[in-house]
Parts: sequence; structure tokens; C-alpha cells
Amino acid sequence: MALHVITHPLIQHKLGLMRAQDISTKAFRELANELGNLLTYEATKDLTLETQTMTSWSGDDITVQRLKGKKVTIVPILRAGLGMLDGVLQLIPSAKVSVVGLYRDETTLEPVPYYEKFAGNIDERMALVIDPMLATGGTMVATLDMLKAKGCQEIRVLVLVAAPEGVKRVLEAHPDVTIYAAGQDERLNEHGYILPGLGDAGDKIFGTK
Ligand SMILES: O=P(O)(O)OC[C@H]1O[C@H](OP(=O)(O)OP(=O)(O)O)[C@H](O)[C@@H]1O
Ligand SMILES: O=c1cc[nH]c(=O)[nH]1
Ligand SMILES: [Mg+2]
Repeated sequence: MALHVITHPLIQHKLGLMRAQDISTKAFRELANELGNLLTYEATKDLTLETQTMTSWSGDDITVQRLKGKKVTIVPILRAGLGMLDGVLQLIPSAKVSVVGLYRDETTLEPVPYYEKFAGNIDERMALVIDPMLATGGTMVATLDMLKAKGCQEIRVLVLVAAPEGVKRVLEAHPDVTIYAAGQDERLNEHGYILPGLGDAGDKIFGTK
């Protein structure tokens, strides 16, 4: 459907902190989760509410608002997507988690799938796909293909940094999907890394390399 770059000052501040060359694994992890949390808040702001009657502390019958029956599955893309998962689950603690594993071949930049385990009744759930980086878009398009093959009908994508190339590719292949990003950066370098970007988000979250 569209790309939403969330310009909230807290999001922009935290994303800026993540770009420092000497950032520690601990700080990068904390910020990835905090941004996952804030992006979830934004990406769920149009969820439907329904009224419910309950007895309040005073014994009066009152009406309150609660989320209307829409079930959610969070879909972290291994590995780096796991770095946002706790932050998303803080806001949607009862969500089922569907895990997909793909890595990007360093030479061809094509996604290589290696794992999938989906929540039950996924065709009835809204999927929130999480991955810090949307670069060429190959990984995300492959993930969306997998979800749709399972019958998933409503999908929202949460990323920390998106490259224009990746946004274009995803929205061309899946125009019904909405992308929420903390930032849209300038371009990809000759190795497919986002500039200014964050570097390899998976390595930074897991402390590898
Ligand atoms: O848009 P693309 O060009 O497909 O690139 C983006 C993908 O690359 C990174 O994963 P990576 O392959 O490094 O795997 P990792 O999470 O295990 O580090 C990133 O987390 C995305 O999944
Ligand atoms: O910039 C990039 C591109 C792909 N994957 C990353 O982790 N970072
Ligand atoms: Mg990586």
C-alpha cells in the first residue's frame, strides 16, 4: 500500500544512535528492540476496537474499549529480525510468532531460504514482519511470497532502515503491503549495503564478526 517513514523524535534520535561506528552490541540490541516497540505502536494505530461492558472497581457497570478479535502473528526474519522481537512482544504479548529463516547470498545478493515455522490459522491473522534492514528487497519479497502462499491476507512490514531500491521492489511485488520504517536512507553500495545504513545488523545484534 505504502511506505510510512515515522518521523517521531524518539525514533529519529534512537536511529541516529544506532549509526555510530563504535556502538556496543548491548546498545545496538537495546535500541533495535526499542525501535521495534515504537514502530509497533505506530503500525497498530488503526486496529479496530469494540466496546465491552464490565463491572468497575466501584461496582458500576461501565463500557470499555478493547481490541476486536484480530489475531496477530509476528514474523521475525532470521537472524536479525530476532533483534526486534522482544520490543514488539512487549506491546502485543499474546501474539503468536512465525519464524522464517533467509540469508542473503553475499555474491548474488539473492535470498536463500533455510527455515520456516508458521503459527496455526495464519490465514486468519494479521502478520507483522520484522527485520531491521530492507536493502535490495529480495529477502522481504521472498518472505511475503511465503506468507501469502500460506494464505496470509493482511501483512505489515516493520524495518529500521529501508533503501529506496528495496521499498520499490517490495511495493511493486506486493502493493497491498504497508511498510513502516524508522528511516529511509539514500542508496545501496556496490555490495548491496545500505548507506548511510547500520552495517550488518545481524552481526551487530549477535556480536558476530
Ligand atoms: O533486502 P536484502 O538485500 O534482501 O537484504 C536484507 C537482508 O539482509 C540481512 O540479513 P542477512 O542476509 O545478513 O542475514 P542475517 O540476519 O542472518 O545476518 C537483513 O537482516 C535482511 O534480512
Ligand atoms: O545494509 C545492510 C544490507 C543488508 N543487510 C544488512 O544487515 N545491512
Ligand atoms: Mg547479516
